[in-house]
Amino acid sequence: MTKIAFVGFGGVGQALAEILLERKVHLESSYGLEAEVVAVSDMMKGAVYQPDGLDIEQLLEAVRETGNVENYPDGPGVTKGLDSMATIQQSNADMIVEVTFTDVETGQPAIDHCRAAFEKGKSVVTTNKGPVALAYEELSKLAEKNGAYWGFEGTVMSGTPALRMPVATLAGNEIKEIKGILNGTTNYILTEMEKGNSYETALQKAKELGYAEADPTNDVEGYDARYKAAILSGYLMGTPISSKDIPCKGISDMTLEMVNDALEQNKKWRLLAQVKKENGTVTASVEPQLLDTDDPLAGVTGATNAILYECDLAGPIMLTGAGAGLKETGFSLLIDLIDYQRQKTMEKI
Ligand SMILES: NC(=O)C1=CN([C@@H]2O[C@H](COP(=O)(O)OP(=O)(O)OC[C@H]3O[C@@H](n4cnc5c(N)ncnc54)[C@H](OP(=O)(O)O)[C@@H]3O)[C@@H](O)[C@H]2O)C=CC1
Ligand SMILES: N[C@@H](CC=O)C(=O)O
Repeated sequence: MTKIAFVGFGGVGQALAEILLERKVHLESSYGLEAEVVAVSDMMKGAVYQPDGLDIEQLLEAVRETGNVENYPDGPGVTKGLDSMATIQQSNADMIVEVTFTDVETGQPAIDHCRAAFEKGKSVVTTNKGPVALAYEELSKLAEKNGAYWGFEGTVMSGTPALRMPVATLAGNEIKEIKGILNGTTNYILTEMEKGNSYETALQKAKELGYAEADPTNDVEGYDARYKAAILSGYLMGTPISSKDIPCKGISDMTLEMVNDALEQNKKWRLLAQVKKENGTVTASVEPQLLDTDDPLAGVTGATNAILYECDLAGPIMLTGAGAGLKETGFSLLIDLIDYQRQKTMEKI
């Protein structure tokens, strides 16, 4: 049995809870993943803990109908109001789902949440980019030392396996360059502008669809893509780069006129992140680039993302799929949970 505590319970957390509810039987019978949600702790939506397991349907009903999980029915063993640290340290959860806001300056409080979990020997799955972009080396060593699992597939390209796919299936190659559209919100805005819609309307729609960060400045100024470039550099290229050292320009000054001028020249603007290895040195950048309309990356539209790995043996390999979205990102946590279960079964953790 895997006892789960959610730290943060916004769109992505609720999406995973719904998947666990809907696929319960399949997850148990096909993957041996018996997941029980024992706790939720969210900044404004309250906290509830029941060591023997919460009823997910009633939990989702409470948060969706009243905005607060503390309206979950009282009963024997039900405790309310524990903060996120108390939930991590004092609950009987052995798996922490860390889905609080990504903070692009400090990575907090998510870094402290991961540290506290690993120090207690508890595992973490997260879609929060802060801990991976800013503290990958420290946290991965701490997790290993304490026999804990750390999954973060959804930090780059949501449920599209941009991290696990190259590690598992491109091993043996040297990856010389990684280039891609790594932010769903900005790609959605650019393609809406290509249809004649305004920047402001498109951004508003991206917020409503759950693509944008809590503070969408992080999307439109390129900071979110910069974090993802830092993750790719540290995790896939083996060279940590501080995200502050990655030159970054976003799309906030993009006008309809610029988008239309590009279309008239058979070109399209795309916000590209690039990580390159040259003579053993890894560099990264994020900026809008003008691409010919027949460039495969120009054909990527909406919140879809794409990533191109330049491999020395296998050649260029491109992966495309959702870069944002609640169900898709909920799925990225599920695949980490399934991986955790597989490793547990093989007694690796
Ligand atoms: N949405 C997407 O498509 C994707 C999101 N991500 C990442 O996944 C994470 C979750 O995203 P999403 O669910 O969309 O974001 P939301 O803004 O919907 O949810 C985040 C939740 O975390 C809560 N929270 C913030 N700080 C704390 C804290 N210190 N303790 C407890 N709870 C806290 C917020 O509380 P409240 O609002 O109640 O104040 C909110 O409910 C983010 O880090 C995001 O960058 C990654 C890939 C794709
Ligand atoms: N806000 C991000 C969500 C996923 O990381 C995006 O738009 O890509």
